[in-house]
Amino acid sequence: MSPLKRSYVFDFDSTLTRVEALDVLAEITLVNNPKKDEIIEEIISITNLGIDGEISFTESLERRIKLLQANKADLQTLIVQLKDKVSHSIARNKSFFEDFSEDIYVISCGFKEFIDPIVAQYNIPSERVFANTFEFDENDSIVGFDQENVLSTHNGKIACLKNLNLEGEVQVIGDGYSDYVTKEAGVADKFFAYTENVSRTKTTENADHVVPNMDEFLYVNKLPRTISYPKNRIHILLLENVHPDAFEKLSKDGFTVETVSTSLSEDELIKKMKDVHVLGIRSKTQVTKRVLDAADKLMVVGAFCIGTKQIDLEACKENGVVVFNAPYSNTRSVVELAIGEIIMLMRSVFQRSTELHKGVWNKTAAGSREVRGKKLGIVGYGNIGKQLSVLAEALGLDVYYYDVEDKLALGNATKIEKLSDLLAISDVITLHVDDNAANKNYIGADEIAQMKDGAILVNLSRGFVVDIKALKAALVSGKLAGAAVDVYPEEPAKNGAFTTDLKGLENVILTPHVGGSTEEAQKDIADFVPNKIMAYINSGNTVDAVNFPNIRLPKQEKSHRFLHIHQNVPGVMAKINKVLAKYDMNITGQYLSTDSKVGYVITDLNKQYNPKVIKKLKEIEGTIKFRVLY
Ligand SMILES: NC(=O)C1=CN([C@@H]2O[C@H](COP(=O)(O)OP(=O)(O)OC[C@H]3O[C@@H](n4cnc5c(N)ncnc54)[C@H](O)[C@@H]3O)[C@@H](O)[C@H]2O)C=CC1
Ligand SMILES: O=C(O)CCC(=O)C(=O)O
Repeated sequence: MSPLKRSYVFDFDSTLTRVEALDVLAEITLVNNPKKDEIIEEIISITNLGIDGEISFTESLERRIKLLQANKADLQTLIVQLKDKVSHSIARNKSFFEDFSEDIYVISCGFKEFIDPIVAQYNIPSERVFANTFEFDENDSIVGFDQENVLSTHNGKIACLKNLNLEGEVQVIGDGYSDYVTKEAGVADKFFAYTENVSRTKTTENADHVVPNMDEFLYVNKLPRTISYPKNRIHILLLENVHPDAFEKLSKDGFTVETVSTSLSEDELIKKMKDVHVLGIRSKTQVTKRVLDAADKLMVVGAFCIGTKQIDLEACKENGVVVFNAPYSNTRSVVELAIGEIIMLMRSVFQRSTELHKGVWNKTAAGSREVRGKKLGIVGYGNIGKQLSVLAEALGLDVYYYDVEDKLALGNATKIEKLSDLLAISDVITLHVDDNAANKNYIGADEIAQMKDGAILVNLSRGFVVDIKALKAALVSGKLAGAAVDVYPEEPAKNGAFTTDLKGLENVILTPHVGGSTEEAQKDIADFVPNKIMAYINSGNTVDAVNFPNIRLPKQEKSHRFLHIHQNVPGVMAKINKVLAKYDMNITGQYLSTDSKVGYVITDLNKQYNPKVIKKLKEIEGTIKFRVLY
């Protein structure tokens, strides 16, 4: 059976290019005009009125040309600029325009003078470009256009397509209403609303397909393309008010991104997960086994924070879901808050401030101490603990620390072998242990009893680390002089009502888990985690994954890449290679990384392959996930 003959008819402005050419021309010709902005705004609004069919196209063209005041030389400048403004996914799929050259047409209400040279780079010859032409006066100024050309008239594209009488299925791809009407008039078989650069409701609501880029167009038509699976089909769900930069970055890379400002309950999340490929969370959302089992398509969880205790990492691994976090982005923010709180508590600033707010002047030095020369006991000498150690020392504190692991002392800090010894000597104890479940109630009544009378406790790690009842008792009895608490055993999913047993106690600073909530930290996280997500989705890299064999892959050069995640049981690798050998795959590189549970093998191939190989690879016993990257 011979393949279906098709003709592909592309619009030019805002489809093949990212811009409306006449708007760019206006920028060029009006560069020194004091009324430039006003005129450009007028031109854009006239362009849109024409595109949306609100005024006749001829009128729109006449009015714009008058305002443009352009000449032949300006067109040369325009062409140079337009060459850089080809739509990204069009440029990415240049080979389609080469391979299907015979079947591709451009029908535009723009002008051949600038369209021809741009599309010539994509193998589209002038004779398959249908567009208007300018009229020039003796000084080469543009004074009008060929009024005989059907494309200068209302519904000109319909007339043009009728005249062409193209063979086979006629597909029109464009962003404007004038493109859609070709389908309505029966001269096109299918209309694809192209929204990579602009999305117009009047166009999209009537389209056979809305295609956000050329990848999707080629995918829908099962045509060869540079990206195996269009990124717009990859759905990313970002919860918990993740910084908007993450949305920007991931959307710009072509993914479909949805944001929700709060965390979701397990049941709410389960309902959503069916179509989610990438989930972004912060510390509140619980990614349980139930959630994961309902998430067939899930490939990645991005924790936009340090802690990953809220995620069932083992279940993720068993389901082939790679987890990334941001291990350093908010470290400094936590440290600065800890320092600030230690000073505030030592000076009883919150009591003095509360009194004054109530109208009481209480100028006193009682219970107000400098931090200089005091002993700071850091529990957990990891990223945060260490940085705090350095800054605290600079403030004149004597730093001591205790860690379950052997950690190198920074500066003049002193390592203490036993927690009890650290508790006994410190004026301030600050907790920076990790979110390991074994740390539940790590600091309880016994530990507090070992602390100095009048000492201060700071917890910016995890709520479950401190027994809140024991802490309250110690604060009420005066055993402890103050506390700063940022994290709680139970925290609400969203902003609103909240209470804790510590509410109302004097010299207790309560903050709503904001240790890492600074603009700098959130911005940095919104850069770091999306980069990791994109590196995995786009090329298979798992560097810095917290639950998965880490592998840094070489750049994929003109090859297909098979990514195979499997249970790490004997024989799987051999079976994979047997299948690859059977189908005569020309392997250019193979990379394997394993841990005790999973194996991750990446195979690069340098030629077309028999699609049956994919089915066979997926069928290998022990396969967890498999995907192909072009
Ligand atoms: N309040 C907030 O907004 C934020 C809280 N955090 C929390 O801060 C904590 C520390 O973060 P990082 O320093 O980045 O982690 P890290 O993993 O670099 O350091 C944790 C350190 O604690 C040690 N440790 C674990 N259990 C211990 C124990 N029982 N006794 C003594 N040492 C113990 C570990 O050996 C490690 O050196 C984490 O729980 C994290 O989730 C992190 C960022 C923001
Ligand atoms: O800011 C957040 O969402 C959580 C901060 C935190 O606790 C972490 O990074 O582990």
